[in-house]
Amino acid sequence: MSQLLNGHAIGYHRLWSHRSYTATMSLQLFLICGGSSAVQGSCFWWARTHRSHHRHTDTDQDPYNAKRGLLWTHIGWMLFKSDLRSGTADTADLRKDPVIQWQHRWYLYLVLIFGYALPTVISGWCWGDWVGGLCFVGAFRLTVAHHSTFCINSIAHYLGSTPYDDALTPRDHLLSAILTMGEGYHNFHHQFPMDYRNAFLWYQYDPTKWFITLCSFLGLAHNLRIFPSNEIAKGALTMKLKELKDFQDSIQWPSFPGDLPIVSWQSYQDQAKERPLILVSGFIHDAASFIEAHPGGKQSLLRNVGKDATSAFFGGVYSHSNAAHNLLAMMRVGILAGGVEAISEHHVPPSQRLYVAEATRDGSSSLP
Ligand code: HEM
Repeated sequence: MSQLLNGHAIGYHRLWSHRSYTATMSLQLFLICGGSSAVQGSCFWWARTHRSHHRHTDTDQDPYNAKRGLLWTHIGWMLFKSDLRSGTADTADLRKDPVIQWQHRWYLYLVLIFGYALPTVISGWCWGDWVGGLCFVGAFRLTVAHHSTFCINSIAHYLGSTPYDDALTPRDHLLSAILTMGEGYHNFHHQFPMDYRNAFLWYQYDPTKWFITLCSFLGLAHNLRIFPSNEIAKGALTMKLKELKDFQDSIQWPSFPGDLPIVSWQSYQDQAKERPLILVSGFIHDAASFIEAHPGGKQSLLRNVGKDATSAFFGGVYSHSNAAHNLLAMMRVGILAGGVEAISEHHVPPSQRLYVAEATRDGSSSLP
């Protein structure tokens, strides 16, 4: 809660670092004073560092490079001396922004006033607890707010899923979102940083987004930017297809037709005397491993050895299931020379009519 009251995520992060909406002067002043009370550096410094983090994520030019470990990203990058320097970031807009420059110039005084003096004075005057104001509303609130912000750099790069892109470390997780007042849908945020939302699905926890939406209703915030939902859907689909492709790659598939030998009718007849070969849809199958297990009986298979069993398999005797068709394709050992008339849907097993293919440079793709 202290994080939201500080207005740090609303102002420092989504307004000034990412320009994801515009705010009236009154809201800007409220947010810059609230942001000062968080004692996390001037907004100019913070936004510059944050832009550098986005531009150089997971590299040594990223001030909180997740590859350097959880402790480093959480707090180490500020505590320990290091020769690392933040990479370049465009700050032209921040240099021209009068509110940002004003806060940067008077930052120390603003910290003392809003970070310590105000909490102490309010508690002292209102209910006589000066020490409680300083310790609890001042120091304790700051500790909580600091660690809440630190969690964005640490656990939001370690915990959770990557629903939009898995090239870098940012991740989405409800726990990170709860700890950071909604900044925990970090995979989404790194993919679509110009979006004023960190979480765009209605059930995802993002109080910062709700606050900005409320300000928009009140006329205090304008031009709320959202990334085109069609493009967000593409990112989500890409990751789902990737997962499906991994699953697809873990499954065994029939031999690629181009890899099968072309067998003459005479050769088929000769070989069928040695082993139980059955012709279905132009493909020659070796049914040896299935003869005993065939639910339709051993004899129905043996009767068709060396023959064309296409019509029997596809309804002449029994209309086999997709599962039977898929299993049959695994038994392919050759293609009959000259072929036979085969209905195209009989040619491709049901399990291969829809599949995930990787586009190659020439735009072609092949069956799994
Ligand atoms: C190698 C080729 C074949 C394979 C892999 C195969 C596979 C199967 C499988 C998995 C079933 C269980 C039901 C289903 O999934 O549809 C089945 C049932 C059956 N098959 Fe085949 N089959 C083959 C060839 C044949 C042939 C050539 C005939 C007929 C001449 C035939 C006749 C039947 C019958 C009648 C049943 C139904 C059994 C029942 O439930 O009463 N099958 N087959």
